[in-house]
Amino acid sequence: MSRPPRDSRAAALALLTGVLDEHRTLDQLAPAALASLPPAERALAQRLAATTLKRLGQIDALLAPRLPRGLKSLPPAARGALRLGVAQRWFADIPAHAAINTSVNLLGRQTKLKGLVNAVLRRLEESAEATLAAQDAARLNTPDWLWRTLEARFDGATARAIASAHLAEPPLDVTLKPGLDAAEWAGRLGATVLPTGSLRLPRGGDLAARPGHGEGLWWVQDAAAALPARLLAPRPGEAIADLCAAPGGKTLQLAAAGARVMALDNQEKRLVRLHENLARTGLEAEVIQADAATWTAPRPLDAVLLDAPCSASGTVRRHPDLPHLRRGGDVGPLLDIQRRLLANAAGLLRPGGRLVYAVCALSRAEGPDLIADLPAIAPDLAPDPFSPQERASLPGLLVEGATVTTHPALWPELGGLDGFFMARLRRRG
Ligand SMILES: C[S@@+](CC[C@H](N)C(=O)[O-])C[C@H]1O[C@@H](n2cnc3c(N)ncnc32)[C@H](O)[C@@H]1O
Repeated sequence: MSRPPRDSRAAALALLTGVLDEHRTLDQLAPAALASLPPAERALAQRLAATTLKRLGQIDALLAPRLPRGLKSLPPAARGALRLGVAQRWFADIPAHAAINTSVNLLGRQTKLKGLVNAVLRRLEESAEATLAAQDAARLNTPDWLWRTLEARFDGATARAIASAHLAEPPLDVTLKPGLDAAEWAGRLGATVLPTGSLRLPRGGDLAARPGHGEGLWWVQDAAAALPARLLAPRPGEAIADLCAAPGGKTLQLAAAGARVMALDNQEKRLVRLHENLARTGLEAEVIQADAATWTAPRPLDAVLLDAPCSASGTVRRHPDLPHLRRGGDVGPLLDIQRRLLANAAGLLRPGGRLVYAVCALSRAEGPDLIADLPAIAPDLAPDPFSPQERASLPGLLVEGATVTTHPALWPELGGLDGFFMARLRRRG
């Protein structure tokens, strides 16, 4: 990017073309695209880019009949301006004149392209509403690889419900430090207490200005992401390794329960965030930069949390760039590291020690299939099924034996939760 974007629409265009034409992630693009904007413009740019990416299938289907030579024949900026125009007008509640003018203006002095974008967006005024009403939004907005991933794992209705849930804004959940009264804090934060104890906050505003943030009494963590550490049931004084720890949401839970935590990650930059999170919450863990697939513990451990690197297909609501970047959904290389991490983790445990394997992924391969292959990966580990009381503490979630699955279409009346697969295992002995 040559010059920093001057306003929200230019920044949204930079984000969009960065993802779709340069195959970079929103996280990689955001610093350069957004740094020069005031907070409100920044938030609008992010909302417009996210909305366009979430609705890309519908938007392109709407535009296609208006472009005889196809969207691909246009330069990236014109393609992006058209997509942003439709997103603003039809999916972001921006009035027609503002949506069209701001999109046309993105093309600067390119008079011909401006004319084209203007004409296409104006002509859509006649037909878009009826066309959109007849579209299959869930299917159109889900790239084939993701649709196939969902259909391979869930029944057709559930796969479709998950694809629909991806279109909504993700909720904002926090985990409270143990010992705090959830109902009282829900009141102070204007939040709802979720069935598994996380609090769901209203979005918007400055998170750091909310009560309790400065004192480190809670941290942002999706309700599903809070479950793996809970399922491990950490006890005070236990020696526990959090093997893929950064930025540290689960480390904080384990440390807050009083465990002696070794928090490992192989990425130095991500460990900086982990240190910051520990400092803000006043919690302690031994932070170690290491490859968890080969690391050896100083002594046998009581428990291990393995929140393995994964395809992150359970977090599409939060990462609308992901479906457009992960072409083909090839999880092969991830399976290799997941298997190696699990095998090494098994060897760190004392006999009888516990392990929770977790991925924020919805593919069969990274979840149930991997655990079905446990005898080949880690013969010393066995599934540790949940008791009836534990099952009762996970209402509305998919609990089967020693595994729990969550996805964005569960708890529909509350707004869903991220997609996770978790398995609780125990070392024989
Ligand atoms: C899903 S994220 C972890 C999120 C974290 N547990 C939390 O709750 O905040 C996976 C992490 O695994 C780390 N990672 C990937 N391969 C690793 C390896 N071989 N050894 C250690 N950490 C690894 C990544 O750097 C990344 O931070």
